Amino acid sequence: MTPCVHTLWQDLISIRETTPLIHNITNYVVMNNTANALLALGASPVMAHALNEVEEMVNLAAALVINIGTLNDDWIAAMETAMLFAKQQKKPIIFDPVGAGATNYRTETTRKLLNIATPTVIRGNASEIAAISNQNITTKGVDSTQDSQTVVRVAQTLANLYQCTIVISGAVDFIVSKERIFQIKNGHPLMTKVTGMGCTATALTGAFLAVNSDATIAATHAIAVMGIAGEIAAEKSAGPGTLQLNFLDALYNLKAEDIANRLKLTQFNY
Ligand SMILES: Nc1ncnc2c1ncn2[C@@H]1O[C@H](COP(=O)(O)OP(=O)(O)OP(=O)(O)O)[C@@H](O)[C@H]1O
Ligand SMILES: Cc1ncsc1CCO
Ligand SMILES: [Mg+2]
Repeated sequence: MTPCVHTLWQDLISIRETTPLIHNITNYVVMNNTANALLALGASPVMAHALNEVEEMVNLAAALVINIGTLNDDWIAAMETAMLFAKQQKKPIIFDPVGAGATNYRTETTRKLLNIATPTVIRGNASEIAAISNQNITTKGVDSTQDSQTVVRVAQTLANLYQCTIVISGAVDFIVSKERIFQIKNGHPLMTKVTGMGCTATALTGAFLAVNSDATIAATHAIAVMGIAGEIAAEKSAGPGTLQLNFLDALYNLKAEDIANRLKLTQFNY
């Protein structure tokens, strides 16, 4: 399959028609934003991080979103259990290594979780993706210090190592598998002034993974929708406050012609 306006639209219709349950173990900062974004897209979010309930919730869900943004040891145990159970149940997992590279705790936790149960897709900014692969790069808190293009080769190595799809977000987004690279040039710089837009890209990827078993295509569709809704919203916004609200409205009202008119997608072959 090749991602295009048609395949993206089909997936979006599937999400809106089937409202897949997306189980999120995510951070305190973005829980509300990502739950609302999943609802606006057409999916059904649930945030559940207690060790005592994660297996039952994974069982109900169509995809699992793991985000280490505000981690602690209890949450790591719940993430580990949820990820292992999702693997066993053959449910897709999307992993967001928030702040990997900023502290050893985040970098080591990321590596540990990836080795215990490799996700279907990993999405991070360029610094986070570089940090996973032991590049000598530090992350400034949760924001990237790197350009996404410079990390594409690193992502290729990771995609091969973990047999998964890697998404590097930034001014230009790259979706990297061991066979293919897709580049998306949608989005708007104002998106960096709202917290958790990356976490939202991760959550939306969960919804696309729920309806499309080709993980690289599903991730490409999700990142395109994120960028297109972001730019539609930014054009109507005076600043980050209104962008946050307009983004939800743009997702909810997204039409096939918006995708056809705006999609800036390029495929590269190795
Ligand atoms: N300069 C930019 N121009 C256009 N779009 C951008 C730009 N920077 C980021 N984006 C878009 O914003 C979204 C979030 O990407 P970003 O790389 O900022 O994530 P992040 O650093 O993980 O964010 P967070 O940690 O706050 O969740 C993506 O959809 C990306 O395409
Ligand atoms: C700001 C922040 N700090 C930890 S998680 C998070 C949300 C954006 O990644
Ligand atoms: Mg992030």
